Amino acid sequence: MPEDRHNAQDSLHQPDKTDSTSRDNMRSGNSHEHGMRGVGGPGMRGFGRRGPHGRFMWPGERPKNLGNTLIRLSRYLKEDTVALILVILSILLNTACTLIGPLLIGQAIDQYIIPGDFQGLVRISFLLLGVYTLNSLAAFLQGFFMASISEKTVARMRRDLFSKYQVLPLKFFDSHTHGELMSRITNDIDTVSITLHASLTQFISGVITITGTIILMLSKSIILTLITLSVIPLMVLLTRLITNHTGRLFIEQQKTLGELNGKIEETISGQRVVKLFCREQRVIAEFEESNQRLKKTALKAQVLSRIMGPTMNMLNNLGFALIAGIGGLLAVRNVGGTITVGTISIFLNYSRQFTRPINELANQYNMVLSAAAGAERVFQVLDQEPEPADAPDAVDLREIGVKGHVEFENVSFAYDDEHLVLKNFSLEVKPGQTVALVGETGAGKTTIINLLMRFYDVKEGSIRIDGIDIRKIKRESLRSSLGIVLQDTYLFNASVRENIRYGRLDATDEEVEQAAKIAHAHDFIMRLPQGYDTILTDDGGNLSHGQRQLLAIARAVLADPAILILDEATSSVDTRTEIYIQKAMLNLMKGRTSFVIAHRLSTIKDADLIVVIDKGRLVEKGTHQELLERKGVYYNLYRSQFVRTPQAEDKNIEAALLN
Ligand SMILES: Nc1ncnc2c1ncn2[C@@H]1O[C@H](COP(=O)(O)OP(=O)(O)OP(=O)(O)O)[C@@H](O)[C@H]1O
Repeated sequence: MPEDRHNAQDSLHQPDKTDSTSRDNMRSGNSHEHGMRGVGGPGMRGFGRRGPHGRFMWPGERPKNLGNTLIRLSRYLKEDTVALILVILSILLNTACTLIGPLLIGQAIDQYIIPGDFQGLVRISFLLLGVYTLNSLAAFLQGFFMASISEKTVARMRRDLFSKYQVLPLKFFDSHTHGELMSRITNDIDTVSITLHASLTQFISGVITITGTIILMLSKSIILTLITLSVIPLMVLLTRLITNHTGRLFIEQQKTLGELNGKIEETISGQRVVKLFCREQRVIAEFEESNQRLKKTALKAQVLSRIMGPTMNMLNNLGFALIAGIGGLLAVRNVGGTITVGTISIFLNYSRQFTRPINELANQYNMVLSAAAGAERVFQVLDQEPEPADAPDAVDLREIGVKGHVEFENVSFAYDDEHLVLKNFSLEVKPGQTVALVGETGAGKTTIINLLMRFYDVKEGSIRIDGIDIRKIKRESLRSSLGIVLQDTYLFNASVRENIRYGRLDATDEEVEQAAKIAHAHDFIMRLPQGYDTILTDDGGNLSHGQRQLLAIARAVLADPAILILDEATSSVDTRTEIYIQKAMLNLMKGRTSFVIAHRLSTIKDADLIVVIDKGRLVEKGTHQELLERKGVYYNLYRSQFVRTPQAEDKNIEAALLN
């Protein structure tokens, strides 16, 4: 990776800052980091956080392997071979008409206008009309077929990319921002589409026109051909000079635009935090700095690229003047024998036709490069390793039925192959038991769940469900046997009923309502304007935090998973809702093996087993009572998190010990 890109990426993504912002968003209720899985929805980014970003190319960067990318892109086009042949045929027809037109005009001048043959002139005029009509028809067909090819091609690319996102491991999503991955499926594919549409036909027709024109010009007059071609080297030289500069400026512009977009995305998604810390003026100042930089680069790029047109026009006119002047002189002096007024007219027309595709090809050089870079970025994702396939002898948990006996045996794990975040972790949970996972922030609680869900595979040791190593269980059956209720649920832009039904798509309306009743959500749903048919907008923005949680629980009730994972909310809700949530959770946990990332003292106290994790190690386990008596890590954690004053502390501990 070139140095400058690296730096620029760092400055855009600012991993530390983004990480803390996304963390803050989670806490402050921005839902997209914490989706819901199994019983949840596609908002899932995993139980996890972003790692370092930006292993990919920059938008606007030149493709690293242009040849390869174009070959791969052409493979996408291959599926439309028939349409492609029709495009080439219509381009051939179009070009032939374009080339014949000037010939006919030249013939009309020499054979009919100068000798005054009116009938011949009428005949040739009709022929010319026919040729130009055919020309337009061919142009239309060419556009029509090309539009169909480019739309079908990008639809295939979009489908492949979207499908790829579904099978990539979470590890991949940890290291790329949402914006980055979105931009691959939107901006990059759009660029490919636009370029395919506009440039491919122009490229093919350009090459054919240039070749055809040269052949026809040579057949008419070698001297005039050489005069016409004489301006070409100058044109190519100037074009290269200008595009080299504009190319660099456009890349700079794209980079600055990327930076600006990153800032906008970050600020909008972190709006609460910005307001909370009164950082509005600072954010505006930072934005304005990038904004001004973008303005300057964009202005330079635009001004320079606009020089191209007039310069080419000037050279074109120079060629025109040379052909008219020298051609006229040769015709009058009768040098070369065959140069007539008609021939000069043919060359004047051809010189225009000839330079047009050269200008177009030069103009599109950068466009083709940026489309190729876009395609390369898409291919980079397509080349990523998907989640490994299920083992051939993997079992389907749904077929054998899950009892819920979960064992972790000497599990060690690192996200980055280096820093172990879970060390030699062993735990046995009997069917129906409730386990409270407690520990300082960053201790590794979420990681345990990530491994149980097989979002990541253990480095060492094994995890077994009912005695079967989870690597020998079909991934889909494993995940559908586990239900997760996260702190913040992803809600779709659909009715309350449909949102609950997401837990089990074939549930009847009665089952949905029954689940809502068990989850203590029925009453508040009935108070909504259209009850179960109320449409939730903006990720359930019209509901309170507690109500969203009750819906998440209702989904889980409907999904009826054998093993439950609950991430208790840290944010407080009103006491009434809090009681409902607790009751709903208790209903949900009844008879199921449950893992709770616990934040409420009541949950912890009621758990069958409390597991205390510290820096990736299981340091203590037992019941509330046992652990308090031990006066170890749990005792201290309890004192620091749940007891506020020394008096209350003594009272609480005393009460706990007496209980
Ligand atoms: N996707 C990831 N990539 C790299 N490191 C990660 C990732 N997710 C977590 N970590 C690291 O692993 C360690 C354990 O994190 P984990 O999320 O399991 O802690 P936790 O106990 O759930 O914390 P919290 O209570 O704050 O959610 C932390 O040091 C964290 O920085």
